[in-house]
Amino acid sequence: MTTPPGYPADFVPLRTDRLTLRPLRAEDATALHRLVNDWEVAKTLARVPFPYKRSLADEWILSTWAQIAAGEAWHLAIVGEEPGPDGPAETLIGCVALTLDADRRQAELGYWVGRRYWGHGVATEAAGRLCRWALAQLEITGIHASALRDNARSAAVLRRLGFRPAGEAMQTFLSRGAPMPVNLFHGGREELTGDAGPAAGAAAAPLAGPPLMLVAAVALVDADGRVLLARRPEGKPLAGLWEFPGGKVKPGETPEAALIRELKEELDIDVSASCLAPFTFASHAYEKFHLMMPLYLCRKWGGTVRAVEGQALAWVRPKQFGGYAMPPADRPLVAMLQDFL
Ligand SMILES: Nc1nc2c([nH]c(=O)n2[C@@H]2O[C@H](COP(=O)(O)OP(=O)(O)OP(=O)(O)O)[C@@H](O)[C@H]2O)c(=O)[nH]1
Repeated sequence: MTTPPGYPADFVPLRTDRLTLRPLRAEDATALHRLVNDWEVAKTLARVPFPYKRSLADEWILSTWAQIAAGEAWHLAIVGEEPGPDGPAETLIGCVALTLDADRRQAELGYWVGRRYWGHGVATEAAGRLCRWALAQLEITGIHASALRDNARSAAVLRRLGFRPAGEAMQTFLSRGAPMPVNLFHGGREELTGDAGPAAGAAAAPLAGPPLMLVAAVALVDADGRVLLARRPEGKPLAGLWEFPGGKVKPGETPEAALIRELKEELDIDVSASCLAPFTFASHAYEKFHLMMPLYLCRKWGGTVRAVEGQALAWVRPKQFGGYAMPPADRPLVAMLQDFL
């Protein structure tokens, strides 16, 4: 396929066991029109008129490219494979979308699935994948969604993903030509990614409490007094949060040796133990483990910092830590660094 001008070719498709989520292509318009121009689908969608004209599909696909390029909204095709005469062929199944709110701290989730693909968990699989991607890649703290009051199937999808009810509202539905009652839903990072937050009532936990995890971390400080933060990549617990470089101390390792190893593996820099100055530590009850994390300060290293694992990195002035969402264990450390540096 030659890439037409404007197509967001640099968006790396998201994959699940059965599905691929990728920007829509001009040639998806015919299938898209067929699937959406179906009253059973259109009647659940607020922004789709019915009947749905074929030319609208072409125009809409082009508009989704501009939105991806602007970093405002990601309307993605849900595609799967079906057996065809010449072997498995790519098939459009539906669409899933995430649109940033004006303040860019929250986003709205939307999805639809062609009627013949209902009942196979497609919406849950696709929307869950897009939510996890968004929480790891965008600076958002939560996602909201709505479902028509009588659309129990969509409400069940949202509940399965971890969304919680957040009230009711009236919303205009182009397909119905009228405002309709909808149930609102909201999910924060913990609910949607299944990450354990701080354990409520950890102090009262029985003696055989969660295991202790020893993690060594470092504040690398550059000549301008900026500190390096690394973003936890998708797929890891607490994905999307910014943290101090480091990692788990392996059995038989000292915290210093663990840091020297992690800094080489993650950032390709050489640090000697004598340049790691103990600074403070975090002791934090997560639900599944208790984190004990010594934090070192380091101002001298060999080589140039680079993101070996493709993780996002940021050199941040201590005053600006507030703009970076960090794991709950790090909050006291941030305050101490701000005082010290
Ligand atoms: N490196 C690091 N880990 C932190 C910080 N704050 C914090 O709560 N943690 C937690 O400490 C644990 C570190 O585990 P990790 O997954 O980074 O360790 P690792 O690099 O050895 O990972 P791996 O097990 O995937 O190889 C995670 O649960 C992480 O959420 C921080 O500032 N830096």
